[in-house]
Amino acid sequence: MDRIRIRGGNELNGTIPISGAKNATLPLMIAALLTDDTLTLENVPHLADVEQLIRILANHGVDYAVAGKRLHQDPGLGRTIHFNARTIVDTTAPYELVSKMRASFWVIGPLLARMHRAKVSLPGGCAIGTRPVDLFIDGLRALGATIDIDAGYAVAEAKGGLVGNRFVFPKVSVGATHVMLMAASLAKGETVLENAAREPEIVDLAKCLNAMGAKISGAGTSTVTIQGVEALSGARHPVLPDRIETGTYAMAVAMTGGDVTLTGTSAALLQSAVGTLRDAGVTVESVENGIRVYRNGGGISPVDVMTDPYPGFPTDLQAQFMALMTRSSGVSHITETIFENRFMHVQELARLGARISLSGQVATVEGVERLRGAPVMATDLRASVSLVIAGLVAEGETTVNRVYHLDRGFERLEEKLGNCGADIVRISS
Ligand SMILES: CC(=O)N[C@H]1[C@@H](OP(=O)(O)OP(=O)(O)OC[C@H]2O[C@@H](n3ccc(=O)[nH]c3=O)[C@H](O)[C@@H]2O)O[C@H](CO)[C@@H](O)[C@@H]1O
Ligand SMILES: C=C(OP(=O)(O)O)C(=O)O
Repeated sequence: MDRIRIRGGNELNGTIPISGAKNATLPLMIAALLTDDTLTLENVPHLADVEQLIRILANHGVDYAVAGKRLHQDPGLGRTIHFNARTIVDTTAPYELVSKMRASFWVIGPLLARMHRAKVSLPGGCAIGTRPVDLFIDGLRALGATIDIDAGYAVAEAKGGLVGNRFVFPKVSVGATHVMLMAASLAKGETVLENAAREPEIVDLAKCLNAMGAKISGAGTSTVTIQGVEALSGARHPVLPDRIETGTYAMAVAMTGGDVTLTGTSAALLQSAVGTLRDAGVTVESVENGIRVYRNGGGISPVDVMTDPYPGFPTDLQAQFMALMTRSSGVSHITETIFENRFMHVQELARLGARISLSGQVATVEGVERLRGAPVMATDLRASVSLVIAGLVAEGETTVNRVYHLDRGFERLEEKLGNCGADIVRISS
């Protein structure tokens, strides 16, 4: 199992290219199931989650080609991948595959819409909390599907096809909004989604579906209207930049000090997180084709944050921000409202000398003068990168174990940080 070793103490200076967003790429790849034509995605990040979803989609009959090359021969940033689901060979997503990747449950939407049936294993929970799918099921039922839960599977059918309807999400759900956009695109008539998620990744999926011939308006607002069409065609679509990767490197610079330009991204994608970073004492400026982040001198100020659906502070940046707050000049409170168990990094940050106490949804972080390197263990994707951020300023050596979590969502992390002056290496074993 690979590990990452960091010797803390170096400022970050230079340029970091931002990759395509994992959380946009996954639903976009799943959208390939909606058409018998080729969907070409550009700026696809090279991530373990993408490779895993390729295997899952292959089980349904989706072919892929990486700009003419075999996948493992093309380690570059921003790959172009062609996906083709000419023939759906299987409408079942088995437990063995869905349990490896929660987002693969989302195939239920396109399979129902195109094939009028799907049998998809329930995803189950993960280290950060329970991952229920009741909203997906209620939404698809509103479009006329019958869905039974049988032996751990959602068994869904829509004889004669899905039919448009009005559906009000009782709670904002990014995944369920993705699925309803895909399903309603091939339903008969109009669907109106109320209290829809407004994340940029929703807008990106809607853009791609519209390029495929869908008729979606209002994506990015709480009310989305979809006029169903008979069939969708192929399209070519560039994946939007990863706002979580952007925010993560911005927090790394805030932590170490220095001056870094993040290219191929924009401050607008970060919304409230930009204000939070500025409050913490870092300067964030929009520049041509990116963002410049710098902290030259001056300390890190304590800031309270609460995670919220977009445009609020993202749950996917909570762990990284907590790492930053461990070195602030005071006490900060971090409230997690999306996942009930997304504090697994607290114990590991404590191993580096952080002072954090937990009470329900709230972590109270008392900034300390110094962190000290130690072996730590990654428990999930964003928790692992929070340990890297802490390791960048910890005295001595920090070894982050279980790096496979990190590889789900960060492309060439050690190279990107190493190019800016960090002393960081991957130790393969
Ligand atoms: C709103 C939000 O911040 N969503 C985050 C969530 O998206 P993801 O799509 O994984 O999760 P959802 O947005 O669906 O979940 C939001 C909330 O709704 C609940 N829920 C969801 C579906 C359902 O059927 N029933 C139900 O109760 C979840 O338990 C959670 O408390 O995790 C991703 C990975 O960390 C993040 O990128 C997303 O930003
Ligand atoms: C937890 C994440 O992903 P997933 O929802 O796929 O587990 C994430 O992107 O931070």
